[in-house]
Amino acid sequence: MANSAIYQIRGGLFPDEGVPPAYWPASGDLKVEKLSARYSLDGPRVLHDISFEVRSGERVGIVGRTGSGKSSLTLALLQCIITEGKVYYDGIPIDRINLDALRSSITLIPQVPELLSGTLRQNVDPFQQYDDATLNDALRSAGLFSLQSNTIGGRVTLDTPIASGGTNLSVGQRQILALARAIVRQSKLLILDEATSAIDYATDAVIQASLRQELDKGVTLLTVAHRLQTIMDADKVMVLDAGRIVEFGKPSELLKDEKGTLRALVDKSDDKETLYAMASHVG
Ligand SMILES: Nc1ncnc2c1ncn2[C@@H]1O[C@H](COP(=O)(O)OP(=O)(O)OP(=O)(O)O)[C@@H](O)[C@H]1O
Repeated sequence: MANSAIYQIRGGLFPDEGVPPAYWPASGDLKVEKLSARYSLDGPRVLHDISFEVRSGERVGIVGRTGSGKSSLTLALLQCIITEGKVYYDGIPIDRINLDALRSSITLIPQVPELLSGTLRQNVDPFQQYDDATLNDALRSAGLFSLQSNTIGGRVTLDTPIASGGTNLSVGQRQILALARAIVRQSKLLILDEATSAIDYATDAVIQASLRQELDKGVTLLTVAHRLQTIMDADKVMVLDAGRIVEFGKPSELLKDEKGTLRALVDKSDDKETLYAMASHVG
């Protein structure tokens, strides 16, 4: 990869210990090699030799039954649990990057993002690093201003108060705020844990449109999916089982395998026809 070459030329050292160069990450390329993970030193492995590659701008859906390792994989990518193996983000091995820098350059959007009590501004820019124009642009790109915001009341601005935990916002609005945070920080890797609680159609449409815009800018999106509809039109789907990748590829290709796991999941779904149609529309 081009960037790895640059680091090798420079002797493989960052100017400051673990602090990546300002231009990193320039792409959302992700390469994972033999990643294993456990929650404690004497605990069992919950991920086993996971290897895969995702190109900048790709959208990957992660599916698997409960306990298959979906959340553990996202935590491993953020180095929140004990890992072995290698993960390269934009060409740099993430174990060479200090944790603050790593975690501020990958955005995890949880199912129900927790917000701080304070203002919208404090939630999107907790360390007061950005000017109003940047923050407003991010909120606009994320789609917050396009939503009628009955829950918040009145016109939404950076000074709009947020109740403790974000309880005056819907789950969808909270995810949109988390997305705005990702846009402000220029994260090139977004991990979305799909909200399982109902998000209304308008809010979901805003989230999907904002995500598409980010993908067009080269952001890589990993979606932990709880509904197959969310990811059947993804570029690739990863199926996890007992901490291992059992399938990884284009949904339409995976569906051709009569004994395949994704196919079995789709075949027993009530929306089988819709799901096949979605998969067949991916280029
Ligand atoms: N905090 C934890 N400490 C120890 N083991 C854990 C912890 N969280 C999860 N595990 C174990 O890791 C394995 C993978 O669980 P994980 O939560 O990653 O699965 P998942 O696919 O995200 O499940 P779900 O769909 O229910 O969220 C399971 O065996 C689980 O028991």
